[in-house]
Amino acid sequence: IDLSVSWLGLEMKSPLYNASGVMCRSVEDLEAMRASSAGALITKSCTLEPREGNPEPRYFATKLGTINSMGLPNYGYQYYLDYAQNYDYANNKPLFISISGMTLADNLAIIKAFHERELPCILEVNLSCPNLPGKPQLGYDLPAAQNALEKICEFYDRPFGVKLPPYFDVSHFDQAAEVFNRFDLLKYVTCINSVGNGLVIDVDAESVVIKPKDGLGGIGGDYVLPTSLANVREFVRRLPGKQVVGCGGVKSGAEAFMHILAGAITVQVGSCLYEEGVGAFDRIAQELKDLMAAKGYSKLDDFRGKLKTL
Ligand SMILES: CC(C)(C)CCc1c(C(=O)O)[nH]c(=O)[nH]c1=O
Repeated sequence: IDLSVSWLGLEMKSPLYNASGVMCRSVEDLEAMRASSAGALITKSCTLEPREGNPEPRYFATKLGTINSMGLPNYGYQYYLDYAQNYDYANNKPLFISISGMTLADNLAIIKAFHERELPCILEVNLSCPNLPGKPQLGYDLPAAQNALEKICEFYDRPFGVKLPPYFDVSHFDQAAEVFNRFDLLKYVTCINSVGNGLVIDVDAESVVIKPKDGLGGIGGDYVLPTSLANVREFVRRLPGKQVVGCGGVKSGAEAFMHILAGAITVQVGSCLYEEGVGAFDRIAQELKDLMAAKGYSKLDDFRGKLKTL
């Protein structure tokens, strides 16, 4: 059974890696990812300056998933640029760098800094990054997203990706795809980021479970699987010549299989990785292999994008 993936001019031995934000803030985290059986690794979204992030508790897990309002805690882009400059690309799994500047100017400055060093790492722009105060996140302000992508593509001349929030209206899939299809160097989209502004309530305490935003936070885990699968399938249909990375609700071989059946090129693990640790990559990969063997598949292309409709 072959789980390898070849895309973006990269080779991955496994389609599984971390969702940005999980096990990727510090060099220790990144080295644990690099030493794991994950097929790649991606850094925590970085900003121009280091950030402490929001007051704790800012993360909470339930039986059905997670809620977080971390607030972009990261060591600043230079920390990740240093890691990317010292990374041994020839002898290691692919490295992705997530960018989430607090302003467009910050995003452009960070991307320019990476561009100047012509490193093999692939940039992923987090479109859930903050927009002007009072305006929706970039991913939900498509004219602003288009403007940002235009400014990036004025100078950035290498393949890159974007991390997308979930969309819920078919017209939004159409409108978002219309923007993304304007940019040839935008080679992939990652669907999805956490489902925004959920609220988890603790009945015993009669309280919210995280401190920021009076308890509102991004939702991940089992809660979001149908939404993530829909976003993967709908963007695969609408973005010819681009790839879609599946992210959301992956906790076993079955969900990884679903994402690939829906058309995902690779599959990210977030909530489950946070709760289980890097052993999740070995377990999920084995479960995926067992499922493929039971179905008579020997490689991912045997079933990628072949979801049947009725
Ligand atoms: C939500 C933002 C803080 C604007 C971006 C960073 C981020 C965070 C975070 O750092 O709170 N959490 C997520 O689930 N997804 C994200 O993209």
